[in-house]
Amino acid sequence: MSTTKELNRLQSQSNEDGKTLSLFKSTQNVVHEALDKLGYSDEMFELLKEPLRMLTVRIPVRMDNGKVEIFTGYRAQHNDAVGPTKGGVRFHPDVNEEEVKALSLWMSLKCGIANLPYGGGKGGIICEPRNMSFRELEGLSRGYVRAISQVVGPTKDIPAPDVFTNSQIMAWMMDEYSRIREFDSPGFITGKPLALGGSQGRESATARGVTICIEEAAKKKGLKLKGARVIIQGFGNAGSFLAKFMHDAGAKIVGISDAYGALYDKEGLDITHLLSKRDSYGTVTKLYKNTITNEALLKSDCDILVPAAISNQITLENAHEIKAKIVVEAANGPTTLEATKILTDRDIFLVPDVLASSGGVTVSYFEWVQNNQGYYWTEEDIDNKLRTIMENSFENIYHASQLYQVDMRLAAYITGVRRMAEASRFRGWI
Ligand SMILES: NC(=O)c1ccc[n+]([C@@H]2O[C@H](COP(=O)([O-])OP(=O)(O)OC[C@H]3O[C@@H](n4cnc5c(N)ncnc54)[C@H](O)[C@@H]3O)[C@@H](O)[C@H]2O)c1
Repeated sequence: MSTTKELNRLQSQSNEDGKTLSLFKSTQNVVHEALDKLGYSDEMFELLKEPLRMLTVRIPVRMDNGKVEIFTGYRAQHNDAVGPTKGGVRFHPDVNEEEVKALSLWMSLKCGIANLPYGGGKGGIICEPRNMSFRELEGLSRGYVRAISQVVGPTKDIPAPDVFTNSQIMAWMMDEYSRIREFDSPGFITGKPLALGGSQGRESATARGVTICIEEAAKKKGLKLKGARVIIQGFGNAGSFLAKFMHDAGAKIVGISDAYGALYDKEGLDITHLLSKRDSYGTVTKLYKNTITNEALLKSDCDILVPAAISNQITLENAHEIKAKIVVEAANGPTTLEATKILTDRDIFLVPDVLASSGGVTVSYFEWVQNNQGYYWTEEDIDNKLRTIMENSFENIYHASQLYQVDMRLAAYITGVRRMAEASRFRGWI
């Protein structure tokens, strides 16, 4: 099966201008293609190409030096036709309006793929949390909630952790929201500590979901997981839990990496040892001399390759040299559209990001359900429910790829956008 002609056209259009499409533009283009395949008019694309709401806020925080600093934050609500919007809040110096919008659209797709009763949302604050004290971070988190409190809530828009935000920050945000509303509101936010209504299995949910996708893709390719050679780029939250789960499943982890370099051993790495040595930022290769580069790692021999670090890693430059039979995108946007076509034409099975990393938002949904009903599930319950949803999502997308004769990425977008478009139509918006 080959990638659609339309995707080729879109990509070559961008190349004629000598520009590479931004992640947001290429996401919008694939959404457009997906809506075309489903027979929707351009009006539907006009509705879904941008968030319905985008709030910009200014947050004053008194810093430890006594001065007040004003931070800029955003909250995007992509589409609430299906239900409340849902998505993380990131604290990072590179946060910007376009990125927040793009990520809210991705969240809509992920929720659509997992068939959750949500639309996508996303938030961010421009800041450098690594240089801020605990007290300053608390002030910023509470200030953000005060600034967005009118547009969020357990049945409106439900935030969660993302880059450089964690369960402590979720706890402060939940506390601030509960004070404003004057009742305890655990369902306002997910990714909370267990003591405050967090869910079992939330921390490892993304990696669990990626593992299930790897199992399903291996079945399609007739590959046994036991003894399969796996390379994982990135050894952070997603990559490290995944390395453990793959190791437990009997796979041989032949390569891992972090921002500083990569380790490769065709006989298999000692994953238990590496996991015990990694720091909280997902760094471990600094401890070794015989490292290779991340570029070399991606082209190394393996059966399964999992980019679990940053975007734009498999491109026109290296897609011809990828040796894996299966590529599973744990990271957001690690493969360009051009590279997607090359991998698909080379019969490499690609599991796209919007499917592979949807385990996180799925367990966030379970946390919200548990908060709303006040009854809490065991880790085993969570794992079983997650497995059912991930397997169904995978099968729906595989089926769409066969039905429409398109690659797995476009099939995922078709599956992800369908319910949102239908709900918008039934509401009479289009
Ligand atoms: N953690 C989740 O729940 C989750 C959910 C959905 C998507 N994702 C995506 O998965 C990816 C990883 O997320 P995470 O939570 O594990 O992040 P993390 O910050 O915990 O870890 C990132 C890892 O990537 C490495 N890295 C950073 N820059 C690199 C570079 N230039 N080359 C190679 N490695 C580099 C870091 O050293 C670290 O090992 C991101 O794209 C994220 O958006 C994560």
